[in-house]
Amino acid sequence: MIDVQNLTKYYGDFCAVDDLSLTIEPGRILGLLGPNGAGKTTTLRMLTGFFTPTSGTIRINDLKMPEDTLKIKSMIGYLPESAPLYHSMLVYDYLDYVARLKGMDDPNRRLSRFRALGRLCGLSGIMDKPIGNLSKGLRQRVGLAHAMMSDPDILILDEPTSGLDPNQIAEIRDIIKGIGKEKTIIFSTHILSEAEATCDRIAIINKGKKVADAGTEQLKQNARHRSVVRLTLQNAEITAALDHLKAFDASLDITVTDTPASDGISFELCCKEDKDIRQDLYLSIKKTDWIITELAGQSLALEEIFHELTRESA
Ligand SMILES: Nc1ncnc2c1ncn2[C@@H]1O[C@H](COP(=O)(O)OP(=O)(O)OP(=O)(O)O)[C@@H](O)[C@H]1O
Repeated sequence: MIDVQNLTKYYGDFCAVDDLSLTIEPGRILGLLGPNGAGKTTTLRMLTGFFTPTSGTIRINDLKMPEDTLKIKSMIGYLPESAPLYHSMLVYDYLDYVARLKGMDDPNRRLSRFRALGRLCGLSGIMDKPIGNLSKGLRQRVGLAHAMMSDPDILILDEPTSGLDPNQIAEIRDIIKGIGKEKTIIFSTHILSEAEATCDRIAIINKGKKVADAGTEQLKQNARHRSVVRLTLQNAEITAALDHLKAFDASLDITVTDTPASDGISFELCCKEDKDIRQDLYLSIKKTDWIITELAGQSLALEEIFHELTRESA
């Protein structure tokens, strides 16, 4: 179990990660989802022991940072966003070099590990190719094999599909899912569909703060419950109508949408809670002399929830 509590990181006086808490069950794939600059890389670097947090605790099973940082590092495989690979080396030579650096002195042990990694990361047929001649997707597989060399319990991947084409993304996603059957994986992405397709759980961060954290299915369910109501009024004056709606429910997110003048004024009302406001809204407008020409509910997609939680002003 990975248990992160109140993790905070300042660069000078800029807070990049702000009081972040997360728990990750063994054998799960967690997606750390957020827009550029949200603090994903900083969080992953603290989890891997490369950055020291300004405050907060990181525990893995019964080990704790910073006391057990070396032991924790040995349990983690890390693939940074720009994996440093030696482009002039053959894939086999590179993996051999990495294995020796990790203390795998027995050639038979190395060979059996390369066979296993070849199957796991789809390297068959490229072992004798120079890394520099490989496509970005294949290079990323070599990076994954590097991260998995010592068969770590935990794999941390920073934007593993960044810059890949859709076919390569699907291939890397399948490899990650395969590894995830046995290992705990945390990977960062700024692409919602990526997290949705691969992860058991998604934590969304924005400006260093966690803004959502739930099972992928639960998150989709929550999205369906967050409703938007479309309301069109005739005979109403815009300021009076806005005042009325704010008085009806101050927590509503109200947007005036484009409507042909003859059709009246249209609003999109986003409810922050899981409730259907249409009946109460109808009863409240009934007391006025406005005419309701449209009062329709629609569910938000997960995509819209993500944009709402991570938009500039959030
Ligand atoms: N060494 C540093 N010194 C100062 N500020 C930094 C440093 N590293 C990152 N930052 C800032 O901290 C914030 C979080 O950066 P981080 O790289 O963790 O975000 P991210 O979510 O991984 O973004 P991206 O998807 O663009 O890689 C950003 O505003 C970034 O500019």
